[in-house]
Amino acid sequence: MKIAIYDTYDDMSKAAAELVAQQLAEKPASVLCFPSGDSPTGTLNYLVQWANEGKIDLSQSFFIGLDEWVGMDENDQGSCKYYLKTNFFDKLNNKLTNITLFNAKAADLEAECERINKFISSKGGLDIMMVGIGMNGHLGLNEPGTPVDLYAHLADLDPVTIQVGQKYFNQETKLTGGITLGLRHLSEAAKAVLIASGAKKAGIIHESLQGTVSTDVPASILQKLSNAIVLLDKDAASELEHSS
Ligand SMILES: N[C@@H]1[C@@H](O)[C@H](O)[C@@H](COP(=O)(O)O)O[C@@H]1O
Repeated sequence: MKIAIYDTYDDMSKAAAELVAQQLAEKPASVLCFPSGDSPTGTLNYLVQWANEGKIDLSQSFFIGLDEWVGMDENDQGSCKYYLKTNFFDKLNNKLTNITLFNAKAADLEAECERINKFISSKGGLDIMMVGIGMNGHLGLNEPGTPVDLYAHLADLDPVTIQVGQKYFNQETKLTGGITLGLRHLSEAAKAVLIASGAKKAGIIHESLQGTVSTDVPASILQKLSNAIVLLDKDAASELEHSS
């Protein structure tokens, strides 16, 4: 695991976007996974800007969604699909064709997990799997207690995830479950990239990156991964020992 610390959220976002740009330069038909949430907005803004300026070419790449709230689609403004559509796909001048997102309204959600698993393996695996971190250390919707050897799977939501996740929805919306890529995807990706910013993430970043490696804190798996690159702003890194 490598850790890089940046002064600001913008610097961190630019560095994450540069990793993607470098990947695209090396392999135009890369398989890329992006999270939703607040963390990746800056990174996606850079990618949109560079693509629209013609500095990067996204046209041959494959885009995979990290996770989704069960029962939600792009009509739900808090959904991961809505986020990726409005913050990324819709902003690109040249529209992408290779987008594969979870259908969290599928009648058979287990089959939906298999569909995504097969798609990723048919492409030879993920080149970059980018994730944010939840306040309970979840990655995607790999909740505390999730085995590390799972590919895409359904998730029972942790109480912390339900409470924090409500920020994306109105109060009447009930979050009932998740569908997510697994930690095995993360360990098998060519690059597993975690982005985290802000002082509120400092505690869980410290626990994840310098605490005991345990399924109780899903992000602690990153400590064991030689493919892991952690990009933090200095606020999120503020509780790390020996951080500068
Ligand atoms: N399911 C999403 C994750 O994909 C996201 O990475 C994480 C952090 O969100 P944020 O970036 O808003 O802090 O929590 C959410 O629950």
